[in-house]
Amino acid sequence: MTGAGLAAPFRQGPVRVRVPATSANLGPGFDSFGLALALHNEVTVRVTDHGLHVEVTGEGSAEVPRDERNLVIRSMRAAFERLGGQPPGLEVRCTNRIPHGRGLGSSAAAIVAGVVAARELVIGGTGELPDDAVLELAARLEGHPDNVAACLLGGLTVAWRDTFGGVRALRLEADPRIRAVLFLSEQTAATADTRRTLPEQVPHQAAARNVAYGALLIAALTRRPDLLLDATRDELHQPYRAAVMPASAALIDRLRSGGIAAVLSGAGPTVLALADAAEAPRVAALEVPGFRPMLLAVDTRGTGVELLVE
Ligand SMILES: Nc1ncnc2c1ncn2[C@@H]1O[C@H](COP(=O)(O)OP(=O)(O)OP(=O)(O)O)[C@@H](O)[C@H]1O
Ligand SMILES: N[C@@H](CCO)C(=O)O
Repeated sequence: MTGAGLAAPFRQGPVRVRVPATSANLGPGFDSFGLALALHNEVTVRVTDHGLHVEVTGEGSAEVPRDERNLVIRSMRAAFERLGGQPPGLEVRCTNRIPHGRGLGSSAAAIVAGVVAARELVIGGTGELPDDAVLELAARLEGHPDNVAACLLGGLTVAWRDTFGGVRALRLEADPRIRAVLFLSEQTAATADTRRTLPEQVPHQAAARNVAYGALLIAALTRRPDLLLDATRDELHQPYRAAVMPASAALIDRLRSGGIAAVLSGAGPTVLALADAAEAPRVAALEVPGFRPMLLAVDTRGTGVELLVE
């Protein structure tokens, strides 16, 4: 089908996009480090003659809107706009497995899925909106680049603004021994709300210490898991967020006192423990009231796309 009167010609068959959960910050890497996790959402989209039809199953299905306010749809609209125009109609099916508002990158996954699906539905879309432009657009929609970088690229990522202000990301191979144990909080916390607890300025010495922790963390996650405990310290965001998520802060203290490299996952309130494959099942067996443990491997693929034939 070709969108009559529109600059963008659309692909006929539906596309399916698979996006991983992500844990951002990883302790010291506030707004820059991300780790993709083997827990995925799927979004299947096809262009129709008119209207918008949205189906949602799984996580968040009782709450997310089925109209233009839906984050997947808003992200698709932003990408179509960049690609020359909106299709006449859309049918969208979302299968959600990433919990919302817990610190597992659900919003980044929704945004990346929407942007990538829109790009794939436009013939020539990949040339018009290459991966670095997807990263830039997704980071703008999300407000920070760490989750969207890991969601797109998979593995361990470092995201930053380059000398000219563009968003960039580097993908690194996580040490294959590393596993993520998530202590999924029963509570939710909107990232935008907990970001308001952060101060405008931090003590210079705290920032200086964080530089060492962050550099060490890259070494720990790529080849020296024995350094994880020291490398996952943070003085930029966790101390400030502790006041609004005391149960998460107490769990982090408890795990770290036992030698386990625990941090706030993203903006919390879920807690992430980084452990090697041998130790991870023991960590995941801990019973903690208010939290559900989940043992996840690192996702190494990032966002995947399938062009379906009807
Ligand atoms: N699959 C989805 N479909 C539609 N909207 C979604 C989807 N996933 C997330 N959202 C929206 O994003 C909100 C959660 O985003 P928020 O940034 O607060 O948390 P998070 O991304 O889960 O955690 P973090 O940013 O700390 O990793 C949800 O309340 C919902 O509005
Ligand atoms: N860097 C972001 C991650 C949110 O997932 C924050 O800490 O607010």
